[in-house]
Amino acid sequence: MKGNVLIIGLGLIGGSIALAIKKEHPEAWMIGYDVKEEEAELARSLKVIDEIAYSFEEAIKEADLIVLATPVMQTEKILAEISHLHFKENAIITDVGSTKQKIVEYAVKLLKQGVTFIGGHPMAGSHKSGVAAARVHLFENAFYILTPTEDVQAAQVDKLKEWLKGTKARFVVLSPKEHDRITGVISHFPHIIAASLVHQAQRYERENELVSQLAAGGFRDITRIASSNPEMWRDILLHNKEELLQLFDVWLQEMSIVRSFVEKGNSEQIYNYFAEAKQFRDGLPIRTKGAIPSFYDLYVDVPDYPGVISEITGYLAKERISITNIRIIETREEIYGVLRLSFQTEEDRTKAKQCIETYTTYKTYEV
Ligand SMILES: NC(=O)C1=CN([C@@H]2O[C@H](COP(=O)(O)OP(=O)(O)OC[C@H]3O[C@@H](n4cnc5c(N)ncnc54)[C@H](O)[C@@H]3O)[C@@H](O)[C@H]2O)C=CC1
Ligand SMILES: O=C(O)C(=O)Cc1ccc(O)cc1
Repeated sequence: MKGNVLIIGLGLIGGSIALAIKKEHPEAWMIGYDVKEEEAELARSLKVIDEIAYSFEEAIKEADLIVLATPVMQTEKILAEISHLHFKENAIITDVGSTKQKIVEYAVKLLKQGVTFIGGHPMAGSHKSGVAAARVHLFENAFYILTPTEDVQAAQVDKLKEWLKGTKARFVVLSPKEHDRITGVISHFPHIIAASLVHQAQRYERENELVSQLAAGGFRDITRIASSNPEMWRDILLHNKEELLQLFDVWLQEMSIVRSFVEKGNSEQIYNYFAEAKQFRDGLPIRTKGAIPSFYDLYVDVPDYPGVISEITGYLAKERISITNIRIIETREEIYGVLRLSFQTEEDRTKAKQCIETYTTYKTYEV
């Protein structure tokens, strides 16, 4: 497709969307606006955008597609600011915010003006922020939720999907309410829990500084998302207040149930609690069907000897396979250690598996 695409908010998500649009539609002219001028400069030098807009009011007039990729309270503010502007005929405005009800409510004014607004939420990302972390493959195989209201024409929804084809995401249409209820459970509330666990550890650290030294493995896994952008998460909690208040009540009840199992020392109840959770967790669809895929991980059973990591990374470099993350899960003498390699695409992981199996006798497996 040809046309002008304006991205407002050139961070992780805005940048990744821009890269995906440009890849699929090389003739599109990508214009970017960010309140932080240095972020816009970086986006241009990384070729995420073709041109910087210094005022979005001007750029809007010429845009065929406008993507709002700012924290949700800022998106709300921008929607109010642009509601009196003139748009190009048939222009589509979409957003990428993690909440949908409030945003769609704010966008009603635009619809009244005859402009198409289609709420969107690509269900993939990471705890990183900023355009430097943007990746063309970020949304591959992820769900991408769209929340068009009844007055949006189906042809406009199809046009938006065509613009976003390069994300290689799977589009799903939901109502804003359904969206906020589901993401409340699987994304927003878990963020609160992750942050609360970190606060708890920090309090215990005052008693004994070994707490953070020993906080490895499981604690780091379950709290990874607590390293996300606080502004973005503050806004999400402010927007999805009603759903979250209900979830707090349900969670407190849940905690009091588990607490009573522990208080009574009831081994059967405790066992069943974990067994039932494991069964549901193990049955969750992985990656290609999951709601929030992270990275494509490959585990390699490696012996614990000096140089083993450089040996593996050397083979991967030889085959020009890039790794996004590398971590040793466990290394003890005499026991096989497990090396976790993360890749950005399924294809890279498959290539890495073949590469390691060709050059070494180490076992690899995907979890
Ligand atoms: N980080 C993630 O994993 C995901 C985030 N989202 C949503 O995407 C949106 C953006 O998040 P990220 O890209 O992660 O954040 P980010 O922090 O990487 O980027 C946001 C960018 O917006 C800019 N910005 C802030 N206020 C602005 C304004 N008024 N006008 C213009 N630019 C402004 C910031 O300077 C920054 O460059 C948020 O609404 C978030 O809820 C959706 C899916 C995943
Ligand atoms: O880091 C992670 O795994 C995430 O949870 C990323 C994420 C953050 C916000 C969203 O609305 C969707 C995905």
